[in-house]
Amino acid sequence: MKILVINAGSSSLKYQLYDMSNESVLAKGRVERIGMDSSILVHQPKNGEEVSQVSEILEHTTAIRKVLKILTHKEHGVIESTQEIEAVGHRVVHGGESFKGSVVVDQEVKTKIRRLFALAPLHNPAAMLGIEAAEKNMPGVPQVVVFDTAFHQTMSEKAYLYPIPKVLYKKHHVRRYGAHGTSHEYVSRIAADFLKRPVEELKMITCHIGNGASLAAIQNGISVDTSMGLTPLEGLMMGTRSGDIDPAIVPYVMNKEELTINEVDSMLNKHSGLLAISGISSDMREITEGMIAGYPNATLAFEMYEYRLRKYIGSYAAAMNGVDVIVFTAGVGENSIILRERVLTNLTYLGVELDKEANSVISGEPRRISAPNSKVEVLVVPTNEELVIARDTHRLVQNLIRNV
Ligand SMILES: Nc1ncnc2c1ncn2[C@@H]1O[C@H](COP(=O)(O)OP(=O)(O)O)[C@@H](O)[C@H]1O
Ligand SMILES: CC(=O)OP(=O)(O)O
Ligand SMILES: [Mg+2]
Repeated sequence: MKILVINAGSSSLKYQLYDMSNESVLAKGRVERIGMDSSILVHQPKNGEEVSQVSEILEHTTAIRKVLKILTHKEHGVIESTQEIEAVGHRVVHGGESFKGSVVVDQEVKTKIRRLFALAPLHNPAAMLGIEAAEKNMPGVPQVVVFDTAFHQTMSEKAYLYPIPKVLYKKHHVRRYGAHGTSHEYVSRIAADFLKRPVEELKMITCHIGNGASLAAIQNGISVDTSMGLTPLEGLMMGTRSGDIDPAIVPYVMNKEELTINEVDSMLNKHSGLLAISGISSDMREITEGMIAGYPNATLAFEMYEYRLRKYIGSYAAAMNGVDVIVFTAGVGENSIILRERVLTNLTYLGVELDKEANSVISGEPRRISAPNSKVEVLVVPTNEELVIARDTHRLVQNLIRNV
């Protein structure tokens, strides 16, 4: 079965086409700058050259149409016809309490996802655009949604409730949901396999540090706590998101600067984090270059980012009364040697001993970066949210076919 996996962002859309007979990726790519001038589609076929096309792509329906066109292109394509695509799997960040696992899309599922727009304003509306665009371009093809929040539905009340009037939970479902669950679950399983230990016996802290960033405390194989909250704004300092701040800052700043709710929301989600402190970029590569070049605001941004991450690791070690394994994953976690080094050389009190040489290796494979005498195993595990989405889609669509 061939499955198209879509991870739609507000102005981007990443895709991978899987052949599930051997879980191979036939092609992958991304469309960037949707709705802006000169959108770009970058397409990488399995055995071919990367191609990029610049054109006007005003919305997601056109983006998907272009993706399907290039997937079936005579020269760059990997399939004869779009009819070979038997199912589409989508990443949806927020599933609220409605979804504890992946589901096949129907009207009710779409209504529920729409109700959750306000809880993941950067992500859920984009995912819905992706779903609708796929429906338009591939009518009748089953679609599956895989939620970032699902893995964290195992948290206990003491971890997911906020100490605010309980009526807000009852009436408006205000609680911690977390995100990146697909990634936290996947890397925790790969890490346990790598260590040849049952995941149920390990206390793990998984650090998904990408553009969005979150930590999970995983005990007995289930998520017991995670740093993102009601929305993906809480927790770590991120590219453009503030992460934790004193909540009183919100009314204070709204009053002083005469900001509206939307303006303050945009300030915290889009104009904060690394971008705000460095004044240069939300991209960790540029921050690191700025720091090395001696630019003080880049250094400060890096130090705040590292410090906040390290404090969270400490708090999750406290939450579980110990930690056996720390895992780094996602864009920054997998690639930033310097960030991992700074974090880990300051966790010696936990018994962490870094192997600097192993930490400097650049690789796409799971690997150990702690020294043999380290009390805590520290691993880098490349995440693969798309593979998990493809597997869930495959399983659910096969069930669907069986039950027809
Ligand atoms: N070599 C690198 N060093 C430091 N950061 C990197 C490196 N490569 C990628 N990144 C960072 O990874 C982040 C993107 O991570 P990713 O997991 O792809 O995010 P998302 O899925 O949220 O778009 C960017 O901030 C980028 O700077
Ligand atoms: C939930 C979230 O922050 O996702 P991303 O890292 O893809 O922005
Ligand atoms: Mg991501």
